Amino acid sequence: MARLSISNLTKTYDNGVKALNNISLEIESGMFGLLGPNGAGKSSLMRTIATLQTPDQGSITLNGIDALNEPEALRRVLGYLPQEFGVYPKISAEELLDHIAVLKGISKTKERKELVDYLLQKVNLYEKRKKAVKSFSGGMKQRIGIAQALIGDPKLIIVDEPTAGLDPGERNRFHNLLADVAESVIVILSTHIVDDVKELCSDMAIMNKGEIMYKGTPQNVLSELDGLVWEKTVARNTVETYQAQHKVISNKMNSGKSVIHVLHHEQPEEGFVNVKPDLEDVFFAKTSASIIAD
Ligand SMILES: Nc1ncnc2c1ncn2[C@@H]1O[C@H](COP(=O)(O)OP(=O)(O)OP(=O)(O)O)[C@@H](O)[C@H]1O
Repeated sequence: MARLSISNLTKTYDNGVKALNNISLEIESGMFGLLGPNGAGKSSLMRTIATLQTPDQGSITLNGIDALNEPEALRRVLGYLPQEFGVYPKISAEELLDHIAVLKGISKTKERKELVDYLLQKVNLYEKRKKAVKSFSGGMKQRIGIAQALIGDPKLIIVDEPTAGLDPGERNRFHNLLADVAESVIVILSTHIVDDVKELCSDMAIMNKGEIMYKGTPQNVLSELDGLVWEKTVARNTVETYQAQHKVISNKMNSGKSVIHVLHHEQPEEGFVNVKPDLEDVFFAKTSASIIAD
């Protein structure tokens, strides 16, 4: 079983932004969701784990490898799909994977060919192996991104915001691929999309402003909000009035009207019905400044 231990990680950029503020996390094999709004510090944390930047303080160990003192050793067991995976425009899927396998030190041609064929099958792109990666759809590019991250038998795979811009079918295929991979290794999925975490992750953390606001299972965090979420469908032009009077955590459109969610210990006023909390309520509750009204 793989184990990643992160303790007391801190990073302040030169411009004074404190992107990581004393982050500690223990992560085991399986799919781990790191959920947070834009600017929360997710990419900073992912890049630090991937040894692409150094923290000011703290430590990271993966199965006993000290990432800060032995970055080379960590990179050998790491697969990384960054937020922007720059693909080489003119080359085919097969050539791209072969090229990256060379870079990762797989020098025997036959071994490389077998590995590349295996990975192309695994991500369901074998039929397209001769096609230019440039011509691929967003989902196909992300699948090639995962295939390259799998080269070298990694123990830790980091995927940063992987489903942005994918259509529902592509997103579904990508989810299935990740779930398959996560059976034996740690996969960290960094995302601002609540449904990615809901559908895939057995363990999760919510990050905001450089800090971990919650770490645990989705079930546990949902039970924290049991009985506290109240819903009402209101006219769009009255939402501001509700916001002034209540702790409105979300405001979504449904058939041209606004469906608002309020956190409260009891019914805030007539017309509100108590609803089962979902992960999106948790996300808003943990990342908005005000939490629960008395
Ligand atoms: N190299 C950098 N120099 C200065 N500030 C940075 C740098 N990288 C990130 N930041 C700032 O640090 C904060 C955290 O950014 P980060 O990219 O880690 O967040 P994120 O949760 O991944 O958000 P996003 O989804 O928008 O990428 C932001 O305020 C960002 O502007």
